[in-house]
Amino acid sequence: MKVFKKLGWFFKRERKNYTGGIIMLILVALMELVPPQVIGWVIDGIRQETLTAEILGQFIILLIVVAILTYIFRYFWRIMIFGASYRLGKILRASLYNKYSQMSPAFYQKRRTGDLMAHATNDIQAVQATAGAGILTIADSLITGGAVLVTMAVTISPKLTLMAMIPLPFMVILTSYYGTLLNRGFKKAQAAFSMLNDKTQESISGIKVTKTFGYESHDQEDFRVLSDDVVDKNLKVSKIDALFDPTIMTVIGASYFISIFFGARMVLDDAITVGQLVTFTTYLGMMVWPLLALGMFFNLIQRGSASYARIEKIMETENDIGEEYLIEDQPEGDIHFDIGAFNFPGEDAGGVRDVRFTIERGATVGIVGRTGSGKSALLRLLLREFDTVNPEDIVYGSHPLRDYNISNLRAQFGYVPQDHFLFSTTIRNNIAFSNPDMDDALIHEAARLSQIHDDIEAFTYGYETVVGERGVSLSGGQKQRISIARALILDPEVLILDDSLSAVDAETEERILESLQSNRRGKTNIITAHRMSAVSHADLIIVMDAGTITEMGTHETLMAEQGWYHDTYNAQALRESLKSSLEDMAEGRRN
Ligand SMILES: Nc1ncnc2c1ncn2[C@@H]1O[C@H](COP(=O)(O)OP(=O)(O)OP(=O)(O)O)[C@@H](O)[C@H]1O
Repeated sequence: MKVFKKLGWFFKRERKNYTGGIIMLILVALMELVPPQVIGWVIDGIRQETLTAEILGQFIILLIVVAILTYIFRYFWRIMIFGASYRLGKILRASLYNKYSQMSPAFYQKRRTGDLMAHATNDIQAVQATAGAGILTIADSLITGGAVLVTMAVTISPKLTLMAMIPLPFMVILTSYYGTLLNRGFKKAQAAFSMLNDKTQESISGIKVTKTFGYESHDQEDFRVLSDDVVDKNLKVSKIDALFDPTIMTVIGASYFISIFFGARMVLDDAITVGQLVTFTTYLGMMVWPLLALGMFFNLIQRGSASYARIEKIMETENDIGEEYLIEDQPEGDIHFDIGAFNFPGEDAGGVRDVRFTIERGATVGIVGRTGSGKSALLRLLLREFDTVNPEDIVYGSHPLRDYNISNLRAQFGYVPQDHFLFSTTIRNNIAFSNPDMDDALIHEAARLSQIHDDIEAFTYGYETVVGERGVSLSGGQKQRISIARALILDPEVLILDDSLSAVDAETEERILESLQSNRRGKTNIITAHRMSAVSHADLIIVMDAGTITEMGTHETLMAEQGWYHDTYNAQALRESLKSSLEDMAEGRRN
């Protein structure tokens, strides 16, 4: 029942529809009371020889009118009550989706995609059913059941009605016990479904890896185990579910037995007529649905409340990144890092230590270092994917990052993440992601700057080529350059390339860097890389190791220091020159 209280806001909002729907249900219940009465009157009419053709004709017309009215009222309650419940589904889906899109990466790190998808599908469906079929079943069981009971008591015999109802309390006790079991079982079944959902999503995304490693049979086995678990848990739910109907039917059977046993004696004692006993038992037959509906109602609200609790848990999760801000201004100026220590949420070690440097406005800053040294961590802190403990740790212009409206802050950045992602749409739409109405000339210009224009033109459908899961497969370097074009088109105040040149050859890298230099004058660029050549022209180079800065300076000063940068730069330059000599030799041999 708690779930109804929690959905109070929605019932209030849809007051008119629910009131209208319930009035329609009351009218249907009243209409349904007429036929048994007519049957009783006809039987008594025959027995007392008072039934004429004219009276019978009137009864038939009455039954036809009742049937037509019932049809109309049924049609309207469905539209009103089920229509409202679909709107609840829509509202819940929208707020859940909004919540998902507001949450920080830390939220997604802790949760499985399949689980989040299950909330948006199965759980919402279960809550929607509570507001639709749940309301119908409780209203119907109370209205029809109540109306039938009152009619039985008033028009036939209160004593017989009371006796017929003796078995009812057993049913109430048993069904509420089943309800508790059902809630527990349903929660487990939903959790198992989430796991299966997650497995399916991951297997499909990782199908290439699975096939390359010949892991299909293991994968199928993993899937089978999870699928069996879902079946198992749902079977348990069904077993509890299956107890409702027999219990109700047993109770109804007992009521029938009592009614016929005592009713027949009352007929013999002339307390009621045979027609009245037939009407009474027909009414009793009409109690089957309200009682079944009561059972279904318990079932539905248990499912609904289990699902609502799962949705609520997500909705109540606080975003790690605070949304409050102090100033509405666009951030601009130098960016100062003064981080004493930062750990990723839930981690005691790793993260970043003693990172202090300034990125001057308009400068190009390169961040290099071994893999896992904390390069991306710095960028993610700058983008406020995570927050440092101390707000003053990163200051943009004259205010800490956290003082700015997060949308204003992020609007300053053009970010090309390490794990570039293309949407399942055309190349054009991928590049013009920030503004789909963007002029084609601008899109082509951004593609030229990121050295991908010629590749795109070579495709049969050019910029209209569909990429992503449903489209053509692009090379890693092509995807990277499309991602760069997507960021460049914004002409951002700060361009962030997180290892975004790793999949292009040295020559293409050189051309991209040159076009950045000439086209982004006065704008800031932050480039993380494994190839020193990608940062050697930078105004400031930061070398990271184990989460801290080990070297800092320009190419010249770092070369003079003869540290990690110097060694890596020389080793890479040697490798590169050897590679081009070998290529030249191979070319010479071919000619
Ligand atoms: N969300 C996270 N939660 C916990 N630890 C993390 C998280 N992200 C990164 N780390 C850890 O922080 C450290 C630095 O990671 P980071 O991604 O910044 O390295 P990187 O220098 O960019 O590496 P690469 O060159 O391989 O991209 C690593 O040890 C990594 O495992």
